[in-house]
Amino acid sequence: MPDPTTVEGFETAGGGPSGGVPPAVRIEGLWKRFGQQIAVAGVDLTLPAGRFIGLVGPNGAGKTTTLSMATGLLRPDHGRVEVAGHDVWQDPAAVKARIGILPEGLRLFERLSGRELLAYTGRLRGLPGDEVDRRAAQLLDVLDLAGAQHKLVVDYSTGMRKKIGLAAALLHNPEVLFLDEPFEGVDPVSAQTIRGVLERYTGSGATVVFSSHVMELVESLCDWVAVMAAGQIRAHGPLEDVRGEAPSLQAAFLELVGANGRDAGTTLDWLGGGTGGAAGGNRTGGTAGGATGGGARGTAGGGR
Ligand SMILES: Nc1ncnc2c1ncn2[C@@H]1O[C@H](COP(=O)(O)OP(=O)(O)OP(=O)(O)O)[C@@H](O)[C@H]1O
Repeated sequence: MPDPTTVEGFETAGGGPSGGVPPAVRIEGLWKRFGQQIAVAGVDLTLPAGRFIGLVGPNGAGKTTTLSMATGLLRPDHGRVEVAGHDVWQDPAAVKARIGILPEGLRLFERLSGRELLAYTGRLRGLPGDEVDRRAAQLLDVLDLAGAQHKLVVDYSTGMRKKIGLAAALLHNPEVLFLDEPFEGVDPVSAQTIRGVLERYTGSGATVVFSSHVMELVESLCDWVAVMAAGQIRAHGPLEDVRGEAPSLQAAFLELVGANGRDAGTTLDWLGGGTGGAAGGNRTGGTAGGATGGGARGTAGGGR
């Protein structure tokens, strides 16, 4: 098993928590509308440098739109974003040099091998060839892709694509790494590997900003979180502060986003798959076991 702690080259990543360092990201008055849909509705948010930051929110909350605007992939209707002290739209080259991005729906050069993709990315980033080779070899090894380095990217699995995308995003040793759902479609072994690489990276003083729906993951990885719903920030700050008195981040999240759970038990009274549900909901409609959602659940054992 490759050891994530053996990756070299991340020691000098700036943006550590020491005094005088600008925040990793400063977002002011950010708005974005798509037709009638307001995706981001006045976001003000300052993300401290040197932290492992989770951006969480329900589907459609505006996380991807916010991250796209923060990284210069999408122009805001209003507002501004600074990354590591540089304005994303006034000074895009300075920002792009300092960030790495693993976007949602990552598009890669499919007809390159993983190794060629990293070589190409490194040269685009202005790194000398031998340094690109050195870093690429280490990243491929640590991310357990060495055996697939000569395979075309088009033949990579979902998890392998995430990993090669992460390697490409890290190659130039950015100050701030933006990851949109980095663990989606990734098996537990690969997830652990990615996690080790990211922990090593933030341990050097760099910043990770990642979006996820998986609260347990955010709770175990992040020391700082922002909760988004309906295009706005509902809470932000150190993990313990956002969690507050709640037993878990998941519980705090549900309270913050006002998810007073729809009652699937009564609404989906036809759904059951097994004999209890099907007989109750659809076929006889009046048996004792299926007369109500609650009854169906309460008597499922007896019906079988
Ligand atoms: N290109 C687009 N055109 C039209 N509407 C869009 C576009 N991109 C996003 N939206 C809408 O903006 C809102 C926010 O979407 P966004 O993808 O930012 O949310 P999200 O929090 O990332 O959601 P998820 O967790 O489901 O990925 C949604 O209502 C979405 O339908």
